[in-house]
Amino acid sequence: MTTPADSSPLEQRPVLVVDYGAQYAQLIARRVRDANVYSEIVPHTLSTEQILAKNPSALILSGGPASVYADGAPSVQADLFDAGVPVLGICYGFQAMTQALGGEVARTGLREYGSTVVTADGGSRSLLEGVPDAQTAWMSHGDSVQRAPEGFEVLASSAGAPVAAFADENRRLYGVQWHPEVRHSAHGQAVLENFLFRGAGLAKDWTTSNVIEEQVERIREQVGSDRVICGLSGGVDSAVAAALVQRAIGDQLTCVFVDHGLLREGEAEQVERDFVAATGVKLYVAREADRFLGALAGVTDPETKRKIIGREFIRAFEAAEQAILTEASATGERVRFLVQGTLYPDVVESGGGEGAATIKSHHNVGGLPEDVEFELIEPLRTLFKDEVRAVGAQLGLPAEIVGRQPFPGPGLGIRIIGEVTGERLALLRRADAIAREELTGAGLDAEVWQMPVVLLADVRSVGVQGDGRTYGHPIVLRPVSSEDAMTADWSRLPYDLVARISNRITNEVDGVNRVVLDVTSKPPGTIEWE
Ligand SMILES: Nc1ncnc2c1ncn2[C@@H]1O[C@H](COP(=O)(O)OP(=O)(O)OP(=O)(O)O)[C@@H](O)[C@H]1O
Ligand SMILES: O=c1[nH]c(=O)c2[nH+]cn([C@@H]3O[C@H](COP(=O)(O)O)[C@@H](O)[C@H]3O)c2[nH]1
Ligand SMILES: NC(=O)CC[C@H](N)C(=O)O
Ligand SMILES: [Mg+2]
Repeated sequence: MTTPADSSPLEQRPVLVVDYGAQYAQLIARRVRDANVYSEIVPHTLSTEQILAKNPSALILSGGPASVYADGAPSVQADLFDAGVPVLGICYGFQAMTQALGGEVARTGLREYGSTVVTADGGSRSLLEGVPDAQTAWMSHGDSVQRAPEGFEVLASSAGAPVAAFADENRRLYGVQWHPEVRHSAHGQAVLENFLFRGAGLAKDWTTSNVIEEQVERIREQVGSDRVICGLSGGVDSAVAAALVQRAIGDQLTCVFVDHGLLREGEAEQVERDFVAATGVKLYVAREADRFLGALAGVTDPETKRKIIGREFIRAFEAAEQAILTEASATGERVRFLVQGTLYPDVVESGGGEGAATIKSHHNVGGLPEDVEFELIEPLRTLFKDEVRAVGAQLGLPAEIVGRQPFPGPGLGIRIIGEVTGERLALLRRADAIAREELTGAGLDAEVWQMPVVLLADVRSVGVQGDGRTYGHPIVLRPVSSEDAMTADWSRLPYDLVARISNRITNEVDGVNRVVLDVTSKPPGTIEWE
Protein backbone atom coordinates (compact mmCIF):
# COMPACT_ATOMS: atom_id res chain seq x y z
CA MET A 1 0.00 0.00 0.00
CA THR A 2 1.30 3.46 -0.77
CA THR A 3 -0.01 6.65 0.74
CA PRO A 4 0.66 10.19 -0.33
CA ALA A 5 1.54 11.05 3.28
CA ASP A 6 4.95 12.48 2.69
CA SER A 7 4.52 14.08 -0.68
CA SER A 8 3.44 17.67 -0.97
CA PRO A 9 0.08 18.00 -2.72
CA LEU A 10 1.32 21.16 -4.34
CA GLU A 11 4.21 22.17 -6.47
CA GLN A 12 4.75 25.44 -4.61
CA ARG A 13 7.68 25.93 -2.28
CA PRO A 14 6.21 25.38 1.16
CA VAL A 15 6.72 27.19 4.42
CA LEU A 16 7.79 24.22 6.51
CA VAL A 17 6.65 24.04 10.12
CA VAL A 18 9.19 21.94 12.00
CA ASP A 19 7.23 20.14 14.72
CA TYR A 20 8.94 19.79 18.11
CA GLY A 21 5.95 17.97 19.59
CA ALA A 22 3.72 21.02 19.81
CA GLN A 23 0.11 20.72 20.91
CA TYR A 24 -1.23 22.42 17.84
CA ALA A 25 1.56 22.42 15.22
CA GLN A 26 -1.07 22.04 12.54
CA LEU A 27 -2.59 25.34 13.64
CA ILE A 28 0.59 27.14 12.64
CA ALA A 29 0.45 25.66 9.13
CA ARG A 30 -3.22 26.50 9.05
CA ARG A 31 -2.63 30.18 9.90
CA VAL A 32 0.08 30.43 7.26
CA ARG A 33 -2.36 29.07 4.66
CA ASP A 34 -4.93 31.57 5.95
CA ALA A 35 -2.39 34.19 4.87
CA ASN A 36 -2.43 32.65 1.35
CA VAL A 37 0.95 30.98 1.63
CA TYR A 38 1.28 27.22 1.29
CA SER A 39 2.50 25.42 4.41
CA GLU A 40 3.14 21.89 5.62
CA ILE A 41 4.46 20.21 8.74
CA VAL A 42 7.66 18.15 9.01
CA PRO A 43 9.04 16.26 12.02
CA HIS A 44 12.00 17.67 13.94
CA THR A 45 13.84 14.40 13.37
CA LEU A 46 14.73 15.43 9.80
CA SER A 47 18.34 16.52 9.25
CA THR A 48 19.23 19.95 7.89
CA GLU A 49 19.89 18.35 4.47
CA GLN A 50 16.49 16.62 4.47
CA ILE A 51 14.72 19.83 5.40
CA LEU A 52 16.52 21.87 2.75
CA ALA A 53 15.88 19.18 0.15
CA LYS A 54 12.20 20.06 0.41
CA ASN A 55 13.09 23.49 -0.91
CA PRO A 56 11.28 25.52 1.76
CA SER A 57 10.60 29.21 1.22
CA ALA A 58 10.78 29.75 4.98
CA LEU A 59 10.86 27.72 8.20
CA ILE A 60 8.82 28.01 11.38
CA LEU A 61 10.13 26.12 14.41
CA SER A 62 7.19 25.12 16.62
CA GLY A 63 6.72 24.96 20.38
CA GLY A 64 7.23 21.74 22.31
CA PRO A 65 7.11 20.21 25.78
CA ALA A 66 10.87 19.80 26.36
CA SER A 67 13.41 22.18 27.91
CA VAL A 68 16.30 22.96 25.57
CA TYR A 69 18.93 22.12 28.19
CA ALA A 70 17.34 18.79 29.24
CA ASP A 71 18.98 15.47 28.32
CA GLY A 72 17.64 14.21 25.02
CA ALA A 73 15.78 17.43 24.18
CA PRO A 74 15.38 17.90 20.43
CA SER A 75 17.92 20.41 19.21
CA VAL A 76 18.27 22.51 16.10
CA GLN A 77 21.44 22.11 14.09
CA ALA A 78 23.11 25.53 13.87
CA ASP A 79 23.79 25.05 10.14
CA LEU A 80 20.04 25.34 9.53
CA PHE A 81 20.45 29.08 10.06
CA ASP A 82 23.26 29.39 7.49
CA ALA A 83 21.25 28.33 4.45
CA GLY A 84 19.76 31.76 3.80
CA VAL A 85 16.22 30.47 4.48
CA PRO A 86 14.21 32.84 6.70
CA VAL A 87 13.32 31.31 10.07
CA LEU A 88 10.74 32.11 12.77
CA GLY A 89 11.07 30.32 16.12
CA ILE A 90 8.00 30.01 18.33
CA CYS A 91 8.27 29.23 22.06
CA TYR A 92 10.39 26.04 22.19
CA GLY A 93 11.56 26.82 18.65
CA PHE A 94 12.57 30.33 19.80
CA GLN A 95 14.47 28.90 22.75
CA ALA A 96 16.16 26.18 20.68
CA MET A 97 17.23 28.79 18.12
CA THR A 98 18.66 30.95 20.92
CA GLN A 99 20.67 28.06 22.26
CA ALA A 100 21.95 26.95 18.85
CA LEU A 101 23.16 30.48 18.05
CA GLY A 102 24.94 31.12 21.36
CA GLY A 103 22.31 33.01 23.39
CA GLU A 104 21.14 31.99 26.84
CA VAL A 105 18.01 30.12 27.94
CA ALA A 106 17.22 29.52 31.61
CA ARG A 107 14.48 28.55 34.01
CA THR A 108 14.10 31.50 36.38
CA GLY A 109 10.94 30.40 38.12
CA LEU A 110 8.93 33.06 36.31
CA ARG A 111 6.41 31.01 34.35
CA GLU A 112 3.70 32.44 32.13
CA TYR A 113 0.60 30.46 31.13
CA GLY A 114 -2.29 32.03 29.26
CA SER A 115 -3.04 35.65 28.57
CA THR A 116 0.07 37.84 29.03
CA VAL A 117 0.93 41.44 28.22
CA VAL A 118 3.89 41.80 25.87
CA THR A 119 5.51 45.24 25.57
CA ALA A 120 7.45 46.44 22.56
CA ASP A 121 10.94 47.68 23.43
CA GLY A 122 10.70 50.82 21.36
CA GLY A 123 13.40 50.03 18.79
CA SER A 124 12.60 48.87 15.26
CA ARG A 125 9.15 47.28 14.83
CA SER A 126 10.06 44.35 12.55
CA LEU A 127 7.68 41.51 13.54
CA LEU A 128 5.60 43.99 15.55
CA GLU A 129 4.77 46.36 12.67
CA GLY A 130 1.15 47.49 13.05
CA VAL A 131 0.83 45.88 16.48
CA PRO A 132 0.15 48.06 19.58
CA ASP A 133 3.10 48.71 21.94
CA ALA A 134 1.35 46.70 24.64
CA GLN A 135 -0.40 43.63 23.23
CA THR A 136 -2.17 40.66 24.75
CA ALA A 137 -0.47 37.42 23.76
CA TRP A 138 -0.96 33.77 24.73
CA MET A 139 2.03 32.30 26.55
CA SER A 140 2.78 28.79 27.75
CA HIS A 141 6.35 28.57 29.03
CA GLY A 142 8.52 27.90 32.05
CA ASP A 143 11.89 28.58 30.39
CA SER A 144 12.83 31.93 28.95
CA VAL A 145 15.46 33.56 26.80
CA GLN A 146 17.76 35.59 29.10
CA ARG A 147 20.14 36.87 26.46
CA ALA A 148 19.63 37.05 22.71
CA PRO A 149 22.40 35.64 20.50
CA GLU A 150 24.86 38.02 18.88
CA GLY A 151 23.46 40.02 15.98
CA PHE A 152 19.86 39.95 17.27
CA GLU A 153 17.84 42.96 18.37
CA VAL A 154 15.40 42.48 21.24
CA LEU A 155 11.93 43.58 20.08
CA ALA A 156 9.75 43.01 23.13
CA SER A 157 9.60 41.73 26.69
CA SER A 158 7.03 40.60 29.24
CA ALA A 159 7.01 40.20 33.02
CA GLY A 160 8.36 36.66 32.76
CA ALA A 161 10.41 36.95 29.56
CA PRO A 162 13.15 39.61 29.38
CA VAL A 163 13.52 38.67 25.70
CA ALA A 164 10.02 37.93 24.39
CA ALA A 165 10.81 38.54 20.70
CA PHE A 166 13.94 39.15 18.66
CA ALA A 167 15.08 39.72 15.09
CA ASP A 168 18.23 39.60 13.03
CA GLU A 169 17.10 41.37 9.87
CA ASN A 170 20.38 40.69 8.05
CA ARG A 171 20.06 36.94 8.32
CA ARG A 172 16.23 37.06 8.32
CA LEU A 173 16.01 35.14 11.60
CA TYR A 174 13.18 35.88 14.04
CA GLY A 175 11.63 34.50 17.20
CA VAL A 176 8.77 35.00 19.64
CA GLN A 177 8.15 33.49 23.05
CA TRP A 178 4.36 33.65 22.71
CA HIS A 179 2.05 31.66 20.44
CA PRO A 180 0.93 33.80 17.50
CA GLU A 181 -0.99 30.81 16.04
CA VAL A 182 -3.70 30.71 18.72
CA ARG A 183 -6.73 32.93 18.46
CA HIS A 184 -6.20 34.20 22.00
CA SER A 185 -3.11 36.09 20.83
CA ALA A 186 -4.92 39.22 19.71
CA HIS A 187 -2.33 40.21 17.08
CA GLY A 188 -0.99 36.75 16.35
CA GLN A 189 -1.96 36.70 12.70
CA ALA A 190 -0.35 40.13 12.19
CA VAL A 191 2.93 38.87 13.69
CA LEU A 192 2.90 35.77 11.48
CA GLU A 193 2.16 37.86 8.41
CA ASN A 194 4.93 40.31 9.28
CA PHE A 195 7.28 37.33 9.27
CA LEU A 196 5.94 35.91 6.01
CA PHE A 197 5.66 39.11 3.99
CA ARG A 198 8.11 41.59 5.54
CA GLY A 199 10.70 39.23 6.96
CA ALA A 200 10.72 36.41 4.43
CA GLY A 201 9.42 38.52 1.52
CA LEU A 202 6.98 35.84 0.38
CA ALA A 203 4.10 36.42 -2.04
CA LYS A 204 0.45 35.63 -1.39
CA ASP A 205 0.19 32.91 -3.99
CA TRP A 206 -1.85 30.11 -2.47
CA THR A 207 -5.61 29.74 -2.40
CA THR A 208 -7.93 26.80 -2.42
CA SER A 209 -8.06 27.08 -6.21
CA ASN A 210 -4.40 26.05 -6.31
CA VAL A 211 -5.47 22.84 -4.60
CA ILE A 212 -7.87 22.18 -7.44
CA GLU A 213 -5.48 22.90 -10.31
CA GLU A 214 -2.52 21.10 -8.85
CA GLN A 215 -4.44 18.09 -7.58
CA VAL A 216 -6.23 17.65 -10.89
CA GLU A 217 -2.90 17.63 -12.68
CA ARG A 218 -1.30 15.32 -10.15
CA ILE A 219 -4.18 12.83 -10.24
CA ARG A 220 -4.15 12.73 -14.04
CA GLU A 221 -0.47 11.96 -14.03
CA GLN A 222 -0.74 9.34 -11.30
CA VAL A 223 -3.74 7.49 -12.70
CA GLY A 224 -3.05 7.44 -16.43
CA SER A 225 -5.72 5.31 -18.06
CA ASP A 226 -6.38 3.08 -15.03
CA ARG A 227 -9.73 2.70 -13.32
CA VAL A 228 -10.42 4.36 -10.00
CA ILE A 229 -13.03 3.90 -7.29
CA CYS A 230 -13.91 6.46 -4.65
CA GLY A 231 -15.48 5.70 -1.28
CA LEU A 232 -18.44 8.05 -1.25
CA SER A 233 -20.40 8.60 1.97
CA GLY A 234 -22.61 11.57 1.18
CA GLY A 235 -20.38 13.63 3.51
CA VAL A 236 -18.40 16.71 2.59
CA ASP A 237 -14.92 15.26 2.34
CA SER A 238 -15.62 12.39 -0.01
CA ALA A 239 -17.89 14.59 -2.11
CA VAL A 240 -15.08 17.09 -2.61
CA ALA A 241 -12.49 14.34 -3.22
CA ALA A 242 -14.79 12.69 -5.78
CA ALA A 243 -15.46 15.99 -7.55
CA LEU A 244 -11.73 16.66 -7.82
CA VAL A 245 -11.01 13.21 -9.19
CA GLN A 246 -13.93 13.39 -11.56
CA ARG A 247 -12.61 16.67 -12.89
CA ALA A 248 -9.24 15.01 -13.43
CA ILE A 249 -10.21 11.70 -15.04
CA GLY A 250 -13.94 11.82 -15.83
CA ASP A 251 -15.59 8.45 -16.28
CA GLN A 252 -12.61 6.36 -15.31
CA LEU A 253 -14.06 7.02 -11.85
CA THR A 254 -16.83 5.02 -10.19
CA CYS A 255 -18.00 6.04 -6.72
CA VAL A 256 -18.82 3.30 -4.25
CA PHE A 257 -21.28 3.97 -1.44
CA VAL A 258 -21.14 1.30 1.22
CA ASP A 259 -24.42 0.76 3.08
CA HIS A 260 -22.92 -0.95 6.10
CA GLY A 261 -26.08 -1.02 8.17
CA LEU A 262 -24.63 1.62 10.50
CA LEU A 263 -26.19 4.57 8.69
CA ARG A 264 -28.78 7.00 9.97
CA GLU A 265 -32.42 7.03 8.92
CA GLY A 266 -32.91 8.01 5.29
CA GLU A 267 -29.19 8.30 4.60
CA ALA A 268 -28.80 5.58 2.00
CA GLU A 269 -31.77 6.90 0.01
CA GLN A 270 -30.43 10.43 0.22
CA VAL A 271 -27.03 9.47 -1.20
CA GLU A 272 -28.50 7.26 -3.91
CA ARG A 273 -30.99 9.86 -5.07
CA ASP A 274 -29.99 13.42 -4.15
CA PHE A 275 -26.27 13.04 -4.33
CA VAL A 276 -26.25 11.54 -7.77
CA ALA A 277 -28.71 14.17 -8.98
CA ALA A 278 -26.49 16.97 -7.65
CA THR A 279 -23.16 15.72 -8.93
CA GLY A 280 -23.84 13.32 -11.78
CA VAL A 281 -21.29 10.81 -10.49
CA LYS A 282 -21.38 7.17 -11.50
CA LEU A 283 -22.45 5.41 -8.32
CA TYR A 284 -22.29 1.78 -7.25
CA VAL A 285 -24.17 0.97 -4.04
CA ALA A 286 -22.67 -1.88 -2.03
CA ARG A 287 -25.25 -3.39 0.34
CA GLU A 288 -23.08 -4.88 3.02
CA ALA A 289 -25.02 -4.68 6.29
CA ASP A 290 -24.69 -8.41 6.95
CA ARG A 291 -20.93 -8.36 6.47
CA PHE A 292 -20.44 -5.52 8.96
CA LEU A 293 -22.96 -6.64 11.60
CA GLY A 294 -21.61 -10.18 11.44
CA ALA A 295 -18.04 -8.98 11.98
CA LEU A 296 -19.09 -6.72 14.86
CA ALA A 297 -21.10 -9.35 16.73
CA GLY A 298 -20.01 -9.62 20.37
CA VAL A 299 -17.46 -6.76 20.09
CA THR A 300 -17.54 -3.95 22.66
CA ASP A 301 -14.03 -2.43 22.67
CA PRO A 302 -14.00 0.86 20.71
CA GLU A 303 -10.62 0.40 19.03
CA THR A 304 -11.48 -3.19 18.07
CA LYS A 305 -14.75 -1.98 16.54
CA ARG A 306 -12.90 0.70 14.58
CA LYS A 307 -10.32 -1.75 13.22
CA ILE A 308 -13.04 -4.22 12.19
CA ILE A 309 -15.00 -1.50 10.44
CA GLY A 310 -11.85 -0.23 8.67
CA ARG A 311 -11.08 -3.75 7.47
CA GLU A 312 -14.60 -4.51 6.29
CA PHE A 313 -14.71 -1.23 4.36
CA ILE A 314 -11.73 -2.43 2.33
CA ARG A 315 -13.28 -5.89 1.86
CA ALA A 316 -16.47 -4.17 0.68
CA PHE A 317 -14.48 -2.05 -1.81
CA GLU A 318 -12.76 -5.19 -3.11
CA ALA A 319 -16.11 -6.91 -3.59
CA ALA A 320 -17.42 -3.81 -5.36
CA GLU A 321 -14.39 -3.82 -7.66
CA GLN A 322 -15.48 -7.12 -9.16
CA ALA A 323 -19.03 -5.94 -9.72
CA ILE A 324 -17.88 -2.69 -11.31
CA LEU A 325 -15.47 -4.41 -13.66
CA THR A 326 -18.19 -6.82 -14.73
CA GLU A 327 -20.61 -3.95 -15.27
CA ALA A 328 -18.01 -2.14 -17.35
CA SER A 329 -17.49 -5.49 -19.15
CA ALA A 330 -13.81 -4.88 -18.71
CA THR A 331 -12.75 -8.22 -17.29
CA GLY A 332 -9.06 -8.77 -16.82
CA GLU A 333 -8.58 -5.14 -15.82
CA ARG A 334 -8.07 -4.19 -12.22
CA VAL A 335 -9.05 -1.15 -10.25
CA ARG A 336 -5.71 0.19 -9.11
CA PHE A 337 -6.70 3.23 -7.09
CA LEU A 338 -9.00 3.97 -4.16
CA VAL A 339 -9.89 7.59 -3.45
CA GLN A 340 -10.69 8.54 0.14
CA GLY A 341 -11.74 11.90 1.56
CA THR A 342 -9.14 11.74 4.32
CA LEU A 343 -8.41 15.03 6.11
CA TYR A 344 -5.55 16.10 8.34
CA PRO A 345 -7.42 15.59 11.65
CA ASP A 346 -8.13 11.93 10.68
CA VAL A 347 -4.39 11.46 10.26
CA VAL A 348 -3.25 13.15 13.49
CA GLU A 349 -5.85 11.46 15.67
CA SER A 350 -4.85 8.09 14.24
CA GLY A 351 -1.35 8.83 15.55
CA GLY A 352 0.06 9.87 12.18
CA GLY A 353 1.34 13.27 13.32
CA GLU A 354 4.97 13.49 14.43
CA GLY A 355 5.19 12.22 17.99
CA ALA A 356 1.42 12.50 18.30
CA ALA A 357 -0.46 9.98 20.43
CA THR A 358 -3.14 7.72 18.92
CA ILE A 359 -6.44 9.08 20.19
CA LYS A 360 -8.67 6.89 18.05
CA SER A 361 -8.10 4.97 14.83
CA HIS A 362 -10.16 6.63 12.12
CA HIS A 363 -11.49 3.87 9.90
CA ASN A 364 -9.88 5.37 6.79
CA VAL A 365 -6.38 5.79 8.28
CA GLY A 366 -5.45 3.89 11.45
CA GLY A 367 -8.27 1.40 10.87
CA LEU A 368 -7.01 0.24 7.46
CA PRO A 369 -5.90 -3.40 7.33
CA GLU A 370 -2.30 -4.32 6.42
CA ASP A 371 -3.24 -5.99 3.16
CA VAL A 372 -4.78 -3.15 1.16
CA GLU A 373 -3.91 -3.66 -2.47
CA PHE A 374 -5.38 -0.44 -3.77
CA GLU A 375 -3.09 2.54 -4.09
CA LEU A 376 -4.65 5.36 -2.12
CA ILE A 377 -5.44 8.77 -3.55
CA GLU A 378 -6.17 11.27 -0.78
CA PRO A 379 -6.08 14.76 -2.28
CA LEU A 380 -7.30 16.47 0.92
CA ARG A 381 -4.95 14.80 3.36
CA THR A 382 -3.16 17.97 4.51
CA LEU A 383 -6.29 20.12 4.85
CA PHE A 384 -8.86 20.97 7.50
CA LYS A 385 -12.60 20.73 7.05
CA ASP A 386 -13.28 24.43 6.53
CA GLU A 387 -10.55 24.53 3.87
CA VAL A 388 -12.18 21.51 2.21
CA ARG A 389 -15.54 23.28 2.28
CA ALA A 390 -13.93 26.21 0.46
CA VAL A 391 -12.52 23.85 -2.18
CA GLY A 392 -15.95 22.23 -2.56
CA ALA A 393 -17.68 25.57 -3.04
CA GLN A 394 -15.08 26.49 -5.64
CA LEU A 395 -15.73 23.22 -7.46
CA GLY A 396 -19.38 24.22 -7.67
CA LEU A 397 -20.80 21.60 -5.31
CA PRO A 398 -24.24 22.55 -3.95
CA ALA A 399 -24.41 24.35 -0.58
CA GLU A 400 -26.34 21.47 1.03
CA ILE A 401 -23.42 19.15 0.41
CA VAL A 402 -20.63 21.60 1.23
CA GLY A 403 -22.35 22.74 4.44
CA ARG A 404 -23.32 19.30 5.72
CA GLN A 405 -22.47 18.35 9.26
CA PRO A 406 -19.82 15.63 9.48
CA PHE A 407 -20.85 12.03 10.11
CA PRO A 408 -18.12 9.49 10.89
CA GLY A 409 -17.52 6.60 8.50
CA PRO A 410 -18.03 3.97 11.26
CA GLY A 411 -21.45 5.57 11.74
CA LEU A 412 -23.77 4.43 14.49
CA GLY A 413 -21.34 1.57 15.21
CA ILE A 414 -19.27 3.92 17.40
CA ARG A 415 -22.33 5.62 18.88
CA ILE A 416 -23.64 2.46 20.53
CA ILE A 417 -21.58 2.11 23.67
CA GLY A 418 -21.54 -1.65 23.98
CA GLU A 419 -22.21 -4.39 21.43
CA VAL A 420 -23.75 -3.34 18.12
CA THR A 421 -26.95 -5.27 17.34
CA GLY A 422 -29.75 -4.78 14.84
CA GLU A 423 -32.23 -3.97 17.59
CA ARG A 424 -29.99 -1.34 19.18
CA LEU A 425 -29.31 0.20 15.77
CA ALA A 426 -33.04 0.54 15.12
CA LEU A 427 -33.55 2.23 18.47
CA LEU A 428 -30.64 4.67 18.01
CA ARG A 429 -31.70 5.44 14.44
CA ARG A 430 -35.12 6.55 15.72
CA ALA A 431 -33.68 8.71 18.52
CA ASP A 432 -31.15 10.27 16.13
CA ALA A 433 -33.83 11.06 13.55
CA ILE A 434 -35.91 12.87 16.16
CA ALA A 435 -32.95 14.89 17.42
CA ARG A 436 -31.93 15.88 13.89
CA GLU A 437 -35.47 16.78 12.92
CA GLU A 438 -35.81 19.11 15.92
CA LEU A 439 -32.39 20.70 15.40
CA THR A 440 -33.23 21.39 11.76
CA GLY A 441 -36.68 22.66 12.75
CA ALA A 442 -35.06 25.12 15.15
CA GLY A 443 -32.90 26.43 12.29
CA LEU A 444 -29.68 25.58 14.09
CA ASP A 445 -28.01 23.18 11.64
CA ALA A 446 -25.44 25.71 10.49
CA GLU A 447 -24.55 26.85 14.02
CA VAL A 448 -23.90 23.39 15.34
CA TRP A 449 -20.84 21.59 13.98
CA GLN A 450 -22.48 18.20 14.54
CA MET A 451 -24.65 16.51 17.16
CA PRO A 452 -23.85 12.87 17.80
CA VAL A 453 -26.70 11.00 19.47
CA VAL A 454 -25.29 8.17 21.56
CA LEU A 455 -26.92 5.08 23.04
CA LEU A 456 -25.50 3.84 26.34
CA ALA A 457 -26.50 0.29 25.60
CA ASP A 458 -24.87 -1.24 28.66
CA VAL A 459 -26.29 1.30 31.10
CA ARG A 460 -29.84 1.08 32.45
CA SER A 461 -31.68 3.27 34.86
CA VAL A 462 -35.03 3.17 36.63
CA GLY A 463 -37.82 5.33 35.33
CA VAL A 464 -41.55 5.70 35.67
CA GLN A 465 -43.71 5.86 32.58
CA GLY A 466 -47.50 5.50 32.52
CA ASP A 467 -47.44 4.83 36.26
CA GLY A 468 -45.30 1.79 35.67
CA ARG A 469 -41.65 1.09 36.41
CA THR A 470 -39.24 1.10 33.48
CA TYR A 471 -35.65 -0.03 33.38
CA GLY A 472 -34.36 1.54 30.20
CA HIS A 473 -31.34 2.98 28.47
CA PRO A 474 -30.09 6.58 28.41
CA ILE A 475 -29.57 8.52 25.21
CA VAL A 476 -26.82 11.16 25.18
CA LEU A 477 -27.06 14.33 23.10
CA ARG A 478 -23.63 15.63 22.13
CA PRO A 479 -24.05 18.93 20.24
CA VAL A 480 -20.70 20.66 19.66
CA SER A 481 -19.34 23.78 18.05
CA SER A 482 -15.94 23.65 16.41
CA GLU A 483 -13.73 25.20 13.77
CA ASP A 484 -11.84 22.13 12.65
CA ALA A 485 -12.85 19.20 14.94
CA MET A 486 -9.41 19.34 16.63
CA THR A 487 -10.91 21.26 19.52
CA ALA A 488 -14.60 21.72 20.28
CA ASP A 489 -16.97 23.16 22.83
CA TRP A 490 -20.43 21.91 23.77
CA SER A 491 -23.16 23.93 22.08
CA ARG A 492 -25.42 25.98 24.31
CA LEU A 493 -28.64 24.82 22.65
CA PRO A 494 -31.81 26.63 23.78
CA TYR A 495 -33.31 24.73 26.71
CA ASP A 496 -36.75 24.55 25.14
CA LEU A 497 -35.20 22.74 22.16
CA VAL A 498 -33.36 20.31 24.45
CA ALA A 499 -36.64 19.77 26.34
CA ARG A 500 -38.51 19.05 23.12
CA ILE A 501 -35.92 16.52 21.95
CA SER A 502 -35.89 14.83 25.35
CA ASN A 503 -39.67 14.65 25.48
CA ARG A 504 -40.04 13.24 22.05
CA ILE A 505 -37.29 10.65 22.42
CA THR A 506 -38.63 9.29 25.71
CA ASN A 507 -42.19 9.30 24.36
CA GLU A 508 -41.47 7.86 20.93
CA VAL A 509 -38.52 5.51 21.37
CA ASP A 510 -39.28 2.31 23.18
CA GLY A 511 -36.57 1.28 25.61
CA VAL A 512 -35.28 4.80 26.33
CA ASN A 513 -36.37 6.42 29.61
CA ARG A 514 -33.71 9.12 30.03
CA VAL A 515 -32.01 11.75 27.84
CA VAL A 516 -28.81 13.44 29.01
CA LEU A 517 -26.80 16.35 27.61
CA ASP A 518 -23.02 16.07 27.27
CA VAL A 519 -21.45 19.33 28.53
CA THR A 520 -17.78 18.46 27.95
CA SER A 521 -15.42 20.38 25.69
CA LYS A 522 -12.68 18.73 23.56
CA PRO A 523 -10.24 18.43 25.21
CA PRO A 524 -10.77 16.73 27.62
CA GLY A 525 -13.55 14.80 25.83
CA THR A 526 -13.57 13.93 22.15
CA ILE A 527 -16.58 14.59 19.93
CA GLU A 528 -17.62 10.96 19.46
CA TRP A 529 -17.87 8.72 22.52
CA GLU A 530 -15.72 5.93 21.03
N1 LIG B 1 -20.57 4.70 3.75
C1 LIG B 1 -19.43 4.91 3.10
N2 LIG B 1 -19.24 4.37 1.86
C2 LIG B 1 -18.09 4.58 1.20
N3 LIG B 1 -17.06 5.28 1.67
C3 LIG B 1 -17.18 5.83 2.88
C4 LIG B 1 -18.37 5.69 3.67
N4 LIG B 1 -18.20 6.35 4.83
C5 LIG B 1 -16.96 6.90 4.78
N5 LIG B 1 -16.34 6.59 3.61
C6 LIG B 1 -14.97 6.97 3.19
O1 LIG B 1 -14.21 7.32 4.34
C7 LIG B 1 -13.78 8.68 4.25
C8 LIG B 1 -13.74 9.33 5.62
O2 LIG B 1 -15.05 9.44 6.15
P1 LIG B 1 -15.51 10.82 6.78
O3 LIG B 1 -16.83 10.63 7.43
O4 LIG B 1 -14.37 11.39 7.55
O5 LIG B 1 -15.66 11.76 5.50
P2 LIG B 1 -16.94 12.15 4.71
O6 LIG B 1 -18.06 11.27 5.06
O7 LIG B 1 -16.56 12.20 3.29
O8 LIG B 1 -17.21 13.62 5.19
P3 LIG B 1 -17.82 14.06 6.58
O9 LIG B 1 -16.64 14.17 7.51
O10 LIG B 1 -18.40 15.37 6.26
O11 LIG B 1 -18.80 13.06 7.03
C9 LIG B 1 -14.77 9.31 3.31
O12 LIG B 1 -14.26 10.49 2.76
C10 LIG B 1 -15.00 8.20 2.32
O13 LIG B 1 -13.95 8.15 1.37
O1 LIG C 1 -14.75 9.23 8.93
C1 LIG C 1 -14.49 9.18 10.11
N1 LIG C 1 -13.99 8.03 10.56
C2 LIG C 1 -13.73 7.80 11.84
O2 LIG C 1 -13.29 6.72 12.19
C3 LIG C 1 -14.03 8.90 12.73
N2 LIG C 1 -13.91 9.05 14.07
C4 LIG C 1 -14.34 10.31 14.37
N3 LIG C 1 -14.69 10.95 13.27
C5 LIG C 1 -15.13 12.33 13.14
O3 LIG C 1 -13.95 13.11 13.33
C6 LIG C 1 -14.23 14.30 14.10
C7 LIG C 1 -13.43 14.30 15.38
O4 LIG C 1 -13.95 13.29 16.19
P1 LIG C 1 -13.46 12.94 17.65
O5 LIG C 1 -13.41 14.24 18.43
O6 LIG C 1 -14.46 11.99 18.20
O7 LIG C 1 -12.10 12.34 17.51
C8 LIG C 1 -15.74 14.28 14.33
O8 LIG C 1 -16.32 15.04 13.29
C9 LIG C 1 -16.10 12.80 14.22
O9 LIG C 1 -17.45 12.59 13.84
C10 LIG C 1 -14.51 10.09 12.24
N4 LIG C 1 -14.74 10.24 10.92
N1 LIG D 1 5.10 25.79 24.74
C1 LIG D 1 6.40 25.58 24.63
O1 LIG D 1 6.94 25.49 23.53
C2 LIG D 1 7.15 25.41 25.94
C3 LIG D 1 8.65 25.43 25.78
C4 LIG D 1 9.35 24.98 27.05
N2 LIG D 1 8.99 23.62 27.35
C5 LIG D 1 8.97 25.91 28.21
O2 LIG D 1 8.28 25.51 29.12
O3 LIG D 1 9.41 27.02 28.25
MG1 LIG E 1 -18.76 10.97 6.90
